[in-house]
Amino acid sequence: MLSLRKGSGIMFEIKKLKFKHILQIDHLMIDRQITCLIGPSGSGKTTLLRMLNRLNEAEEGSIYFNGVDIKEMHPIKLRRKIIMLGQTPILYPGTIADNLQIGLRLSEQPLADENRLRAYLDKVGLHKELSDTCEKLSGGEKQRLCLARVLLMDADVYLADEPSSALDKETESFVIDNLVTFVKEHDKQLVMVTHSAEIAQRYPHGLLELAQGGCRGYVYE
Ligand SMILES: Nc1ncnc2c1ncn2[C@@H]1O[C@H](COP(=O)(O)OP(=O)(O)OP(=O)(O)O)[C@@H](O)[C@H]1O
Repeated sequence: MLSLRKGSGIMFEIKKLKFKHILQIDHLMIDRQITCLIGPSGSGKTTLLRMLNRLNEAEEGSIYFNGVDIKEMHPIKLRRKIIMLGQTPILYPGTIADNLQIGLRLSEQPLADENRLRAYLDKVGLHKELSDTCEKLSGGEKQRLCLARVLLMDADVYLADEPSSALDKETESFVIDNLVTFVKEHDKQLVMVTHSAEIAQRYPHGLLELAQGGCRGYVYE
């Protein structure tokens, strides 16, 4: 059995999982607070991430979240606990504030006041006015705005698919450090796909590597 041990209590256990020709996992526990999912392009990292909150459904096998089979959980409720931050930033027409609040609005949570919104923009290093429109934001700024939006939503687990792909090295470092600090301070879990060797090296105890053509090999310490 493969295990990524940690200790805050949040845990995925995967048993006999199969998804098309892409993933085959006999038994895997993801129970570190910070897990970096690495591997070559096309090895199934995004697919596995999407399976953890049922954006992709397993053809065979089960994924347990804190002991409960996720198939038994209501998909909407599951996705509020286990939030996906996808590769492509999705923004809505309106201001930065509107785009921050929309996650809370859609998940029927109380809206945040302006101080809280500004604090979350600071966490992702986005120095813009709440009343600014989003149209002129750069790719990296859009990515950080979407990250701030999901952090506001207070999930248990954040599934982040290359959350720093559009950022320069310095901003990447700042954003990932803050993301990890946030996850640790609030006792949450982060499973993050990254192509950055630098980022992955920082979390050697939570390194999960998918091999090309399936999920045969893991490297972790
Ligand atoms: N729903 C699907 N049905 C069939 N094939 C799929 C499906 N989703 C993804 N694939 C294929 O599965 C393979 C793995 O895709 P995936 O996006 O999970 O890889 P990845 O490791 O995240 O890649 P990258 O690092 O390039 O983002 C790819 O060949 C992709 O085309």
